[in-house]
Amino acid sequence: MTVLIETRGLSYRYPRRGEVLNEIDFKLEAGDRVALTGSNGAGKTTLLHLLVGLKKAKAGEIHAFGAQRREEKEFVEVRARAGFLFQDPDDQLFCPTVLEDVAFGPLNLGKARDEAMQLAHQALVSVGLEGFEERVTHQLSGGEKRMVTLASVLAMEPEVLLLDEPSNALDTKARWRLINILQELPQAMIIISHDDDFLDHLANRWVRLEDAKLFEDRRMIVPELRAVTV
Ligand SMILES: Nc1ncnc2c1ncn2[C@@H]1O[C@H](COP(=O)(O)OP(=O)(O)OP(=O)(O)O)[C@@H](O)[C@H]1O
Repeated sequence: MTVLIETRGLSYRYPRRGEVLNEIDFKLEAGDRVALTGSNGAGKTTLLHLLVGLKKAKAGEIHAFGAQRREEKEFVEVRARAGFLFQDPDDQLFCPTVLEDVAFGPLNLGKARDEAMQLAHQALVSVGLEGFEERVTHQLSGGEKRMVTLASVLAMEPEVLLLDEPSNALDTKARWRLINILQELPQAMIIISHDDDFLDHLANRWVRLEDAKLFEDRRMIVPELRAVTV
């Protein structure tokens, strides 16, 4: 199988928090749909940020698309090939209108304006947002913003998708639409989510971060049941 992204001995610590990732070895291969799970604060977002160079590893190696990546200029290419859906859509949307936001990525990749607009339009259609082109981005609902960010990622025609809690803020219908869209996509993906049912519909592999280590398994977390006295 083609290895798309690989970490070797990847470690990361925050000044006051201490070690979040301790010598993580991980491979993302073509066809993988990885559910990345773990408790709040386990380090899931940190791991995805490291993969695309939004944070710099303290130790270890990152290989992506056939080359080791160390410097910022090497990660620019990684970010062009691995689409990142941020946990908070407001971190991803910054243009006045939806069409401009979705076309920004392709334009930034050097596409001609007409082609970028065409890609943006197709991406909006694919996430069910045809007709949203001229809407003002910051006036959209949380769920609409989420779908616009997905369109903006897809418009860049990425080879890999890194999705940080994509189903947050979606109502039942939008959540199902997202599941259907993601199921049809050919890209390898890593999906962070606390929504096990969402992951059940998408993942073919489960990994779990716990105590700064990555485990290749799925642990069912059974909530503690407590009698509530009213
Ligand atoms: N800039 C920072 N400075 C210090 N500590 C940080 C910083 N960013 C994150 N942390 C801490 O590092 C840990 C890992 O954070 P991260 O966001 O990667 O966790 P997560 O698994 O994605 O959590 P969640 O499921 O709650 O989104 C947390 O304890 C967090 O408080």
